[in-house]
Amino acid sequence: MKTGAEYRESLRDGRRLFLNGRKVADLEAEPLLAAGVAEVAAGYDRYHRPGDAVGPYFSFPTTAEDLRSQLHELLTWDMTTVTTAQGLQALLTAAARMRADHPEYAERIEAYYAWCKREDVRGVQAITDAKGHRRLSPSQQDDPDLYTRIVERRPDGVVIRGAKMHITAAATSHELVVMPTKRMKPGEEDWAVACAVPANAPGVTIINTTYAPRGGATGEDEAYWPHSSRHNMPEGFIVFDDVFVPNERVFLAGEVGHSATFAHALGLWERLGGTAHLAEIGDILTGFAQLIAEANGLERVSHIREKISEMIMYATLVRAGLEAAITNAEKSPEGWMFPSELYTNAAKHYGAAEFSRMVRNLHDIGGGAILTAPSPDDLASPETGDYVRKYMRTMEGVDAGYRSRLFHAIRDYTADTFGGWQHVTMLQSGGGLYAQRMVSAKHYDMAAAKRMALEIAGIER
Ligand SMILES: Cc1cc2nc3c(=O)[nH]c(=O)nc-3n(C[C@H](O)[C@H](O)[C@H](O)COP(=O)(O)OP(=O)(O)OC[C@H]3O[C@@H](n4cnc5c(N)ncnc54)[C@H](O)[C@@H]3O)c2cc1C
Repeated sequence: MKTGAEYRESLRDGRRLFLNGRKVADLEAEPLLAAGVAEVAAGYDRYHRPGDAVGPYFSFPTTAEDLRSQLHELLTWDMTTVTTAQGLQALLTAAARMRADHPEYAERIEAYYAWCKREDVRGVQAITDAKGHRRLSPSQQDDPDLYTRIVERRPDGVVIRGAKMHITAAATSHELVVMPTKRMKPGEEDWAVACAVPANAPGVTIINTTYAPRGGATGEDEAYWPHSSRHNMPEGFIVFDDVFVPNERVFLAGEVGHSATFAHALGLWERLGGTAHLAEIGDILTGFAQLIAEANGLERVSHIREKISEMIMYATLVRAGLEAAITNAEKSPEGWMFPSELYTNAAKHYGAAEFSRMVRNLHDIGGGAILTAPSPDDLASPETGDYVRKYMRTMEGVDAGYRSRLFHAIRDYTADTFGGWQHVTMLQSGGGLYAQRMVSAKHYDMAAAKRMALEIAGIER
């Protein structure tokens, strides 16, 4: 296993990174990216054991209890480690589903998985293509590169070209796991490509965006940004400009019948992880709402209690959906435990669709100081500190420091750069609401529902 220091060193591999139009020569020297590297390095140190030990992010659950405890643990991992675990679980799931038709791909995926484990590398799930005109298929686009594709087939591998967008943790990972974003039709063989590419492969460029705040490494007081100054990971816009991929890292190269297998497999694991995060976030939002209501003297007011009880229902139902996904997990022929597709997708959809209403409740309860509470520096200043202390306190036991910190935390978590990122991410990650509705409908027992309705109607058919 790698140590944090070895991980930091491993990123100095000549990868081609950009941020805000500038080339990034050293990730750790870039204030807006350094916190992400530090978080991943701390994760390496946390799990490091000498010898042949393997991190828990490489284990595939074999019982419902395994699945539950892995999800519990996942909430403590940095996003780079989360994408690694989910990406590899998706690859193994795809291997299981392709084995009968394409045993050679299944074997390559398993060998790759073993290599990732041995080398203790981190990897991303690079699935979302540029997509161009949304209603046109890959072969109908005016630029064929709008979906990642094979541009050359060689005896020893393939050459790929295209872009994968919004890829979480690309700059902080070693491996880019490329998968087709959707089902390809006959005639679209070149776009049916799955493979693994090192982040520093010739032809790979990663353009980064980040919600890293102005705090932390850039010098502002972290108390102002209590969550995002320590937890931020860049998103990468990855360009593959004629990148050669050797055969042993090619997992699909033209077999359109299995082009959607990867997206379906990834959707399951990503949405399960997303639901676990939403269950936790639901509790955090509810906790913030109760704390700020108490600090403002409003916790017994009926409309505030109503909003908080709505938040309690939300947090509890998302958690219940997650629990149902685990309890109804099914064993694959390999002995791996797959969560229920129906409950995973329905819970993720409910959590994502109602998320913005829960944030609205919190903002409604908290008031404008969520955005305008004076900074910790204003509180410390001999010129302004007394004013802040006098007017930001509300009652015995609720002083200005405590109340301002609550406001800063709520702003950071829901209303500033990270808050905005989280708002969109909850909707779009794992493929957006529509995708979750489609999968839920596919796995819902409609025949049973119709039978029950006919019975109530007294109709025999
Ligand atoms: C912060 C963040 C992190 C992400 N991380 C990753 C990652 O690590 N890896 C990864 O692969 N992806 C990642 N994504 C991408 C995410 O999966 C996509 O944003 C999502 O699938 C939507 O795709 P899109 O952004 O291209 O939007 P679009 O596809 O343009 O969708 C926008 C809307 O248009 C609708 N729409 C699109 N096409 C059609 C059509 N043909 N017919 C009808 N309606 C249509 C959609 O349903 C949706 O409502 C991330 C996204 C975000 C925001």
